[in-house]
Amino acid sequence: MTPGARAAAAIAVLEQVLAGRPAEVALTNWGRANRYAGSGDRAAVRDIVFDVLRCRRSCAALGGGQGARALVLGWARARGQEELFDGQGHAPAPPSAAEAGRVPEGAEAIDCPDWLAPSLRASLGDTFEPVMNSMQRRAPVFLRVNAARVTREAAVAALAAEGIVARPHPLARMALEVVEGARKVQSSVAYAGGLVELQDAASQAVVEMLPLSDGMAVLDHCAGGGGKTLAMAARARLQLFAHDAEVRRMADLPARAARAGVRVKITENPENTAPYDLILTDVPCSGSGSWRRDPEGKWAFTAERLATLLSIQAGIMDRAAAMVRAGGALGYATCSLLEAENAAQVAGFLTRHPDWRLEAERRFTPLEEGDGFYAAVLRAPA
Ligand SMILES: C[S@@+](CC[C@H](N)C(=O)[O-])C[C@H]1O[C@@H](n2cnc3c(N)ncnc32)[C@H](O)[C@@H]1O
Repeated sequence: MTPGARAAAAIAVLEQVLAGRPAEVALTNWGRANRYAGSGDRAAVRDIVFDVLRCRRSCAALGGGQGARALVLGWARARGQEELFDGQGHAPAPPSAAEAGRVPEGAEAIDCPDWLAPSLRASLGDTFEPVMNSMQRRAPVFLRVNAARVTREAAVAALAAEGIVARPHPLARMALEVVEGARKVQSSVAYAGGLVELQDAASQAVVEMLPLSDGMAVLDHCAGGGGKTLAMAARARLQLFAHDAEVRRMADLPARAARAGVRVKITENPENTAPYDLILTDVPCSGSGSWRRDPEGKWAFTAERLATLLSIQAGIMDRAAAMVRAGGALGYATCSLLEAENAAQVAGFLTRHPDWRLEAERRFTPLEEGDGFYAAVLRAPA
């Protein structure tokens, strides 16, 4: 496919997205209906679609409309590639006078939803605009080297032998950033053999903050796919339990644990095996720290959803606190940049549980290259 034909394909996919289909579904549908497209074409179309979704407001301004064609036109203009719209072959038709577009302004220029701009600005202070700018770009691909299996240097060498170039990243001790060959990772022998896991570097750094040591009974209370469960397992020999309100989210965890060479017990009733020395609550949140990876979430998020999440988060912390042994620890984490979900949520917990104390807290933003995260470690009274 020519670059212009790929732009036209991205328009077709975005039409489905604007009609309400998740981007992943729309891309899969397009791939099935266009079998002639090779893996390079599919990857290129996917990149355009996600670039546009990350920068939807600014693309709309530049492209002069809200439709799929205007969005891709805006995307092309932002890159100085308006010539992709030349009408040759399968390329989109040249822009008309009505599609002149304009320079985006204010929150539009940094692709921030208007209603969230004041609270993000209050949360991020001087870094508000740089952080929002950084979220207009793709996230790097990070790996976590499985310390239970291999050293970071040996993992770099094993990946290099398969044409994947990765280098240590300073955010976390076992983090690698993939600088070449990212698309080969999931089919590599190093990945299949459990030497590395795909995991954001800040997500790894959150787990590094937890006071883990051999022999501890630990519960991952919101385990999801188990990214942090496995990272905890790699840090110490733990009696490790995983729980999630949606059990199906943990479906792949047993296979992932086996690949990593660690043991995790899945529990639907974590109270039955309480108390724990440490519980991690990686709570459901706005996801505002990972909008680079999930740009649809940025535009779909609402004030009503935020209010619901704040109440769920507080409820999860209170439930987990009751399962921590005397003197044990509660880890609280979000991939949110919003103060209300982060330090304010911890402050609320300490008001409800005045005998607990805050032992550590840290905020990560995409300016450090990983996703935006917040993590706190709370200590129970002895
Ligand atoms: C941020 S995700 C967890 C990501 C996971 N820890 C990881 O590192 O891959 C939050 C998870 O919390 C789960 N969840 C939502 N409400 C919950 C609740 N009340 N109790 C336990 N888990 C809940 C969701 O199903 C979701 O899988």
